[in-house]
Amino acid sequence: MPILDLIAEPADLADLDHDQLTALAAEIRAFLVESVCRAGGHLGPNLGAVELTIAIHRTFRSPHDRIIFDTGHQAYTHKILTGRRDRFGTLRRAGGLSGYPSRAESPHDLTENSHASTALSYADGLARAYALDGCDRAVVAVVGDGAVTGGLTWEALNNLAVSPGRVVVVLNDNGRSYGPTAGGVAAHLARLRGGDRTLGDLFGALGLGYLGPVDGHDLPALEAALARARDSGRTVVVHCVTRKGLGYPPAEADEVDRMHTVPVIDPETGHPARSPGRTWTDLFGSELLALGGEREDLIAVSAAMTAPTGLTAFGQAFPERLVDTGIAEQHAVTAAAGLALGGKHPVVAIYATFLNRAFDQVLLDVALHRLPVTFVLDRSGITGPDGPSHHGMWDLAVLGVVPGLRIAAPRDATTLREELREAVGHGGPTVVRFPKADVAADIPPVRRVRGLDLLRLPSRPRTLLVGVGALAGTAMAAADLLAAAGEECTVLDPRWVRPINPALATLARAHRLVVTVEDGVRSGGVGAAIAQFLSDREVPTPVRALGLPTRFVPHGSRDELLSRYRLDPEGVAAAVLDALARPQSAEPHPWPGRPLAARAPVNGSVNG
Ligand SMILES: Cc1ncc(C[n+]2csc(CCOP(=O)(O)OP(=O)(O)O)c2C)c(N)n1
Ligand SMILES: CC(=O)[C@@H](O)[C@H](O)COP(=O)(O)O
Ligand SMILES: [Mg+2]
Repeated sequence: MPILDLIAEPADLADLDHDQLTALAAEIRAFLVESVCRAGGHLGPNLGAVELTIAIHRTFRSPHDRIIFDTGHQAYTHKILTGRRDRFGTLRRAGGLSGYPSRAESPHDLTENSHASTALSYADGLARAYALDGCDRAVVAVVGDGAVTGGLTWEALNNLAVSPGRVVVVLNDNGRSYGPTAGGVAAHLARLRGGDRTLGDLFGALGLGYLGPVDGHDLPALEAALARARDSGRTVVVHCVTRKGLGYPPAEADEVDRMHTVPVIDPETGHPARSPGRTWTDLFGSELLALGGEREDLIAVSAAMTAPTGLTAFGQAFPERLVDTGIAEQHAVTAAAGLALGGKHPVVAIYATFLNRAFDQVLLDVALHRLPVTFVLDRSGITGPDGPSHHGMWDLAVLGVVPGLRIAAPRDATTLREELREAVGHGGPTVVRFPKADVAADIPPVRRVRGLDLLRLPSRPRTLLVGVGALAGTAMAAADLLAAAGEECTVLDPRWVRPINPALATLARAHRLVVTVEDGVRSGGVGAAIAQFLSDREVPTPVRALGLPTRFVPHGSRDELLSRYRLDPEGVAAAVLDALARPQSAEPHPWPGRPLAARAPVNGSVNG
C-alpha cells in the first residue's frame, strides 16, 4: 500500500519509520511530477521542498504551530500532507486548488500573498502577538534564498533580532530564484554552503541563531536541526541546502530556471504539450535587443526575472548593460533613477503586479525628478492561474495619478514596437504595459488623428468604443457584433492612455455615448479618467467605463476570467446596447421624496 494513502493529516507522519519516510518522499515526488505535468504549475520549487516540508510537519504541530511559506509557490507538499492530494487534478483551474496557500482551503494555510519576501514580516508580527499573549505556539517561516534578496526580509530580520517573539526561519537555499540568485547575500550563502565560515554568518552578526548548512534532503538531519531550533528559545535560521527540480531529470537539466513554472508538459520529455505562440514577452525582448544595438545608453533592469520578462537575449548581447537586482523591486526602481541621473535610459522590465511594491519609488524617486526611465509591465491585467496577487490589474489606476508619467498600452506587435520606441525616446518617465498572452494579428488603423488610432470609422456612429491595449481587439469584435445588430460604432485605440489625449474631447462630442474597455480595475482606471476629462471640459457625452471590479480576482484562465467580468466581445456589445437603451437626457428627474430637512451634525461616527 502506498505510504501516501496512510497520510490524511500531518499527525499521521509521526508513526512512520525512516524507510517509510524515504518511500513517502519518493511517492510525493512522483505524484508532483505526474500532477504538475498534467496541470501546469510550479514544478522545480516543489520538487526541492519535499523532505523540508515532511520534516517541518513532523517537528511542528500545524495548525496549532503556524507555518508560513514565503511566496507560497513551493507549498504543494504541504497541501498533499494536509489532506488536499485528491484535489490536485484541479490545480490552478477556476474553482480548483490554488497554486498557493489558501485560507479557504485549509486551517493549515495562513498567508496567501504570492509576492516574495513577506514571510519573515508576517512571522515577526505573529510571534510577537503570541509572546504578548503567552501562547505556546511555534512560528515557522519557510523562505527561499531568492526571497532573502528582498529588502522586506532584512527589515524583518532587523526586528526579529530584538523581538520578544521567536521564529524558526527555514532558509530553503537552492541557490536559485528563477536563474542563479544574484547579489552579495547569495554569494555569502554560497560560501556557507561550501563550508566557508571565515566571514561568519550574516544572521549571527544580527544576533540571530544560525544552524547549518543542513542537507535539505536528509530527513533525520533536518528533523534534528529543526528540533534544536524549536527548543532554542530564540529566533534561529536553519540553513537548508536543497536542489530545485530534484528527482525529475528534465527539471534538473533546465539551466534557465529548473522548471520553475511549467505549462502542461509531457512527463516523459518535459516538452510543452502545446507549442507556445508568439507572446508579448517575446516581442518585447526582440525589440529591446534591437534598440540596445542602436542606443548604448539603454540599460535593462530586472528584479530576479530576466528570463520571464524577455531580457535573456539583451543580457547575452550586452551583459554589462543588464542589471539583476534580485527580488528587490523598490531598489530596482530607485537604482534605475540613479542610472538615469547618470545619463542612462533604464528599461525596468517587471510584472505589473510586482511594481505595486515600488509605487513610492516610481512617484518620488523617478517622476518627481522627471527622469527618463521606462517601465515595461509584462503580465498586466488578468494573468490567470496565479490568482489574486498575480493579476496585474492595478497599474493603470495606481500609476495614473503619477504626475508626468506617460502610459502606453499597445494593441498589437506594430504598436508595441512603435510605443516602446516612443517611450525610450521620451525625456521623462514612461510605461508600456501588455498582458500575459499570445499577440493577436495586427489591427491597422483606418486613420491616426493626433496620436489616436481610429480602428473603425463608420458613417453615422452613435457610440465611440475606446479599446485599451490588447482589448482594442475585443472592442473591434464587439463592434462587429453590434454592426450585425444594426448598431455601428467608432472604435478607438488611444495608444498612450495617460495623460488623456485632448483630441478625445472632440471625438466624444461627435458621439452620443463613449464606452471604454480596459484590462484593469474600473475604479481610477482609464475609463474613469476619460469620464473626468470630458466632464472637466463640459463635454455632455456620457461615458460607460468597462473594466475589472475592485475585488480580488480568483485564479482561472485569462479568457475565462475576462468573460466572467464581461470583458469579452459579447459582454462589451451588451454593455453598449444597454447604455444606449437608457435615457441619455441630462434632464433632472423630479426629486422622489420630501424636501431634505437640515440634518443635525453627526457625532463623528464613521457612518457620518
Ligand atoms: C515581489 C515579487 N517579485 C517577484 C516574484 C516572482 N517570483 C516568484 S518565485 C521567484 C523566485 C523565488 O526564489 P526563492 O525564494 O529562492 O524560491 P525557490 O523558487 O528557489 O524555491 C520569483 C522571483 C514574486 N513572487 N514576488
Ligand atoms: C510565483 C511567481 O511569482 C511566479 O513564478 C509566477 O508563477 C509567475 O508565473 P508566469 O511567469 O508564468 O506568469
Ligand atoms: Mg531559491
